[in-house]
Amino acid sequence: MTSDSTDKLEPPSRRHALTSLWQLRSYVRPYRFRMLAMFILAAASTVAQLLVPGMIQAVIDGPVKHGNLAGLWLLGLVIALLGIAEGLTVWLRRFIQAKVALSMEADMRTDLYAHMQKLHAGFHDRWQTGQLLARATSDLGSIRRFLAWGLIFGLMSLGIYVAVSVQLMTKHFWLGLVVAASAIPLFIVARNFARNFIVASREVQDQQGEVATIAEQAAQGIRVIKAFGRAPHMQRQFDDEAMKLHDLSVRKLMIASRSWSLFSLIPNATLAVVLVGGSIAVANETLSLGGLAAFVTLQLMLVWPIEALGWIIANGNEAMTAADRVRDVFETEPTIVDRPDAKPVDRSKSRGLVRFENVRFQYEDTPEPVLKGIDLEVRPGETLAIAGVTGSGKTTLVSLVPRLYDLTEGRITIDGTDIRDITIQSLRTVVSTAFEDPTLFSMSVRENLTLGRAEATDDEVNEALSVAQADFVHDLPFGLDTRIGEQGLSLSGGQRQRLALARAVLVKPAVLVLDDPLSALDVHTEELVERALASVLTGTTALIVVHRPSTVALADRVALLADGRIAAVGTHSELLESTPDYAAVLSAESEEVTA
Ligand SMILES: Nc1ncnc2c1ncn2[C@@H]1O[C@H](COP(=O)(O)OP(=O)(O)OP(=O)(O)O)[C@@H](O)[C@H]1O
Repeated sequence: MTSDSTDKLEPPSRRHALTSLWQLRSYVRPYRFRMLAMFILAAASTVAQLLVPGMIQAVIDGPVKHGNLAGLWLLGLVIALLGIAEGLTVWLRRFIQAKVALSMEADMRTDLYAHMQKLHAGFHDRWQTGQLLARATSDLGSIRRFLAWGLIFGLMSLGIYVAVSVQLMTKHFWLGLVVAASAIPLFIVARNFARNFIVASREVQDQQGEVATIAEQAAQGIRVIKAFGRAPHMQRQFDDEAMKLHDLSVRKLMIASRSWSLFSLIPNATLAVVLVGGSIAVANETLSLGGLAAFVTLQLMLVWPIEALGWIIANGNEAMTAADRVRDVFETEPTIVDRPDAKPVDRSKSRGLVRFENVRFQYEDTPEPVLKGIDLEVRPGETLAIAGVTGSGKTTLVSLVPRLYDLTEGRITIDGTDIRDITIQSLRTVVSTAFEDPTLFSMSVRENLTLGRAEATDDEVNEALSVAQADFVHDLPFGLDTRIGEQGLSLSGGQRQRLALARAVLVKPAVLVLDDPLSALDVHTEELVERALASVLTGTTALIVVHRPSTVALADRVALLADGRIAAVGTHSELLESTPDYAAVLSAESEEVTA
């Protein structure tokens, strides 16, 4: 698993980013009526809020001025009712908003996850895990904030600005104009603050990721670090990154403190102008005392929406960039998909005749093909070992059979049918795979084992476990129900390999692909597994990548891979006699393994 910061890509053009955000509108559609209700409720609470200053004016210029207590009760009641109406509408809107926002984000995340699952292995080779994680978490969060919060508050803030400015100018034109104009510097300060603050927050988040990655690697690789005496080096590396995190966090706080002082300075300076100008106007009788009180109340109501507008614009920019990054993933088309006329095959009817016909394969972004014309036939029930020097393409060759990668040229057939004409779902019940580096998931042993065949019975599971010599699971604290740690780390390498082997065997495939599945086993256990495996392999076609002579013993024939081609095929003893390279490969590999 690699992990990296997420902002290392070219920034998208603004127009492109806007289109990306627009393309996500389908996620808003299911919630359009609730969004409309939110707009109506937001408008209602704004109206209730805007009516209050007028009521204050009426209280001061009416009952207070004339000492009329009866009128005061009535106006007081209206103000209270307006307050209640505002409170209720805000509560209801927030209630709907929380559900809509989180559901929208969950919808996007589910689709993104499903899409990532459909993408071919080559995509996951190229993309860093950290980048995909950031898209599925913080980027979707930014989009959600804008669609479910920014849009509504943006419109609301604009509405309040216009309505309040008009009211202020109606009460006193020049003072109203001053207040309306004071919104411009306030907006600029808020927008710049939000922009810088969001960038600074993102940098802090990325740096937190870096620090977490180093800590995680140090914890996982503690044995290697200690064995090589690299603890001081790792400590220095950690200190450097932790210091960077400290500096970035301080910078973020500095941005906040600088801007917050301006946030209070501008409205207070405007308030001073309004109080002086307003008092003169009251003295000149161009404004009533109640009018001045209403004016000040209205002016203060304007501060938050203007500041919010700055945030919303910055949040909009952030959401556009995020949408663009999410689109990168969504627009990557899965390349390994069913052909329109692909048919399922019945596993029980498959004989397991595998043929490679002039197969060529090249990884994306690599200059040279790895496989340059493979012709090979594996007969039903036969076990064929693939040998070759390290890096010769053995893993690549066997990965083509379950279509983890699609070949570049030529074809692979099973029982005469091109594997691309078989639905992927059924192909992967016909072909089952176990890799040298087995991935186990953070779930129970049983769930890990039945990944390829959920309906397997306990007897079948036990049978597969005994073939793989993995009966140790019965001694785990909860047997098959024991939850094994992330990546199966609470198990030894050999135990993990045996579970992965049992998982592959349990599928009872017609074609079993084993990529050096016994490399982590001691000689004695390997012998036991091979003996048990031999009985399973009699009815199954098997392709086994081998590195040492002991595993070759399982095979009926061996194919030697060299320079992207099959250099020789024959039994182990035939090849030993006829092909000096074969003996050299096996002895070199076994020396490596022994070392
Ligand atoms: N995902 C990938 N993207 C690009 N190149 C790759 C990828 N995987 C493998 N290669 C390259 O393809 C070549 C063949 O690799 P492969 O893993 O198939 O060899 P191998 O014979 O199985 O090696 P080993 O015996 O060491 O396991 C190597 O040069 C390797 O660097």
